[in-house]
Amino acid sequence: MTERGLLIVLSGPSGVGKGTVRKAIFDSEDNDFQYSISMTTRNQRIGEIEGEDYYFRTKKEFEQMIKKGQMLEYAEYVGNYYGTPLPYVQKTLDKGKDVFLEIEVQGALQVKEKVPDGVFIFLTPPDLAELRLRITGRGTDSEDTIDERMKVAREEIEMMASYDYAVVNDEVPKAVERIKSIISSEHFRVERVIGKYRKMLEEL
Ligand SMILES: Nc1nc2c(ncn2[C@@H]2O[C@H](COP(=O)(O)OP(=O)(O)O)[C@@H](O)[C@H]2O)c(=O)[nH]1
Ligand SMILES: Nc1ncnc2c1ncn2[C@@H]1O[C@H](COP(=O)(O)OP(=O)(O)O)[C@@H](O)[C@H]1O
Repeated sequence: MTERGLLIVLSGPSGVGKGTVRKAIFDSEDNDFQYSISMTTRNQRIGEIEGEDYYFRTKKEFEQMIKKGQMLEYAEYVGNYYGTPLPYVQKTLDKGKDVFLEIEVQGALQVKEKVPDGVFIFLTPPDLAELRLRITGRGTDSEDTIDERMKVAREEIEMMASYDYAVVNDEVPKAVERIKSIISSEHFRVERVIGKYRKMLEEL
């Protein structure tokens, strides 16, 4: 029997750079895990590809998926649903392949309840001033909205305690290397491999 794959969850406060770091990980050549494409009800942006960036669905379609129990997790973020379709994750882990999720904090906590043996990585900003700069630098938010986002970010940072690892996103390539090294060490955890040895002993 193949050993079950590892579920890797990258999360952290809005604006910390989750999307940027995730893209850099998947652009690098030496990664051996599968990205789970999320489903969302937000509008497709120019340049985004259906089934590659997201599965773009209506609110009704998304709610149908929830009803049928086909979402591993989902959250409402800035007025839209975002979630992880369960069938792909299950199928891929069963094949022995690692699955990588990049999701916001509420969703990550739901995954932690359902899959406690996943690896939960929290991406942190070097400091709050830098987080504010990244949120400001990204777009068209008003000062009030930025204050609101910073308040949410502070609450999200408090959730760090539920995670296994905290990785500082000071520079993207450094954050990428830290995440890769965490994932490779996870494969050597005794609780992941002990079953195989027990089986060998039983068969002696
Ligand atoms: N819970 C959850 N969050 C997600 C999922 N996919 C993306 N997100 C998060 O949703 C937030 C908004 O994503 P997006 O609309 O692409 O905006 P941007 O990353 O801010 O440009 C980000 O924090 C993502 O990490 C998902 O499947 N589940
Ligand atoms: N290490 C970094 N140093 C400087 N800017 C960064 C870094 N990582 C991400 N950014 C920038 O911060 C902003 C937010 O990044 P993004 O990936 O959209 O965050 P998230 O997905 O966590 O909301 C973007 O403008 C991005 O280019």
